[in-house]
Amino acid sequence: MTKDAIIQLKDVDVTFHNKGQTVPAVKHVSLDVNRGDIYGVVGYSGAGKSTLVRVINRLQRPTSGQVIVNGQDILAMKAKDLRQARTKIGMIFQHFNLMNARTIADNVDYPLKGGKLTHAQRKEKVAKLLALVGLSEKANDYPAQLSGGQKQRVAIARALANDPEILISDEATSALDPKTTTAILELLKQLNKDLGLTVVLITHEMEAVKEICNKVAVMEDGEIIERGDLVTIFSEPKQKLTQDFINTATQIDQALDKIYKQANALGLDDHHRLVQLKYVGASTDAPLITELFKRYQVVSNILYGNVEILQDTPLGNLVVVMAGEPDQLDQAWQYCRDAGIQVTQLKPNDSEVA
Ligand SMILES: Nc1ncnc2c1ncn2[C@@H]1O[C@H](COP(=O)(O)OP(=O)(O)OP(=O)(O)O)[C@@H](O)[C@H]1O
Repeated sequence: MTKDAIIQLKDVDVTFHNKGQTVPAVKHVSLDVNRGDIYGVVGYSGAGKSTLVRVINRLQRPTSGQVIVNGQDILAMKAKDLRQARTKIGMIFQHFNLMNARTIADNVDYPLKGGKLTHAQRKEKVAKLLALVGLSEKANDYPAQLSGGQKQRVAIARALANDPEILISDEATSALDPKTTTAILELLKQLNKDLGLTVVLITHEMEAVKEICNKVAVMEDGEIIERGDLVTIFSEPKQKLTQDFINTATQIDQALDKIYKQANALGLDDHHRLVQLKYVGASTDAPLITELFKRYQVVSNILYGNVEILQDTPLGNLVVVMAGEPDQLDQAWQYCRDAGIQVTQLKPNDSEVA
């Protein structure tokens, strides 16, 4: 437990009982989210992500465990305190959940009703919020007149109406095209930076996590199977599922697919090895390839290369065919490892040999 944690889940279990069936949706999950984090929770459908985040504002009461938000025990709260605490936890969803019969301004104004602000103050607040999400001109339009990305911006403005400290985003970009997704993620990042908003981002797409999160937890079958800061998870994933998510996000699996399909043309034998090289930070591919040739007369043919910048840290991925004498190949391999590069031999039949 860190002292900066704004959300602390301790050994949370959620078990549903449905028509004689028991569904353990969340199992023994402990999670600390620090103030200012953009914490990604990634997993396939049914992994328990939505159930887990609904525990944070007690939309879902856990079967057991503790939930502390802002130092307060959410599970022990009386209704009035819970209502107050919930105003500090905004939420956005995949399908926006806007009220279609009300204007954009009215949608954003809705959470302010019954609060302390006067009519004029509310009007000013709504105008500010719409400006914040770049939709000032749409104030008098109706949701049906907006694009998906614009609707999500309205939902974000509404979620921010009561100046929350936490924003929970439950698959908020899943219904959007890639360009709009990027714009919404950028907006979330901006709000995180400008307002100090803590964001919990639920998604089945590691691409979204890669864009803006500083931390990530991977969920499978109700459990968090791996977690850590973004760069560490991307550079040293331990679990197969995490690796799969990352390979999809970095598009390396598509590249490998193509390479494997043409494997015969690579003429792999004792003198050739198909390898994946992964490196973090300043190392670059060009000097490495030159060095392997100078030292061991190993020729490297690059089939795929990609550098991601994660949290300002470059993360490189290369797929190369190394050609040379077998013992020289071994030495080249060792040289890469000593240089802090992760080397994985790839077998075109898809089985990887470390
Ligand atoms: N109210 C409920 N009653 C019974 N079972 C439920 C209920 N809500 C969720 N579940 C079950 O709990 C498990 C986790 O569901 P959850 O919606 O949390 O997963 P998810 O990772 O968010 O997936 P998705 O992205 O598809 O919503 C699933 O097996 C689901 O069927």
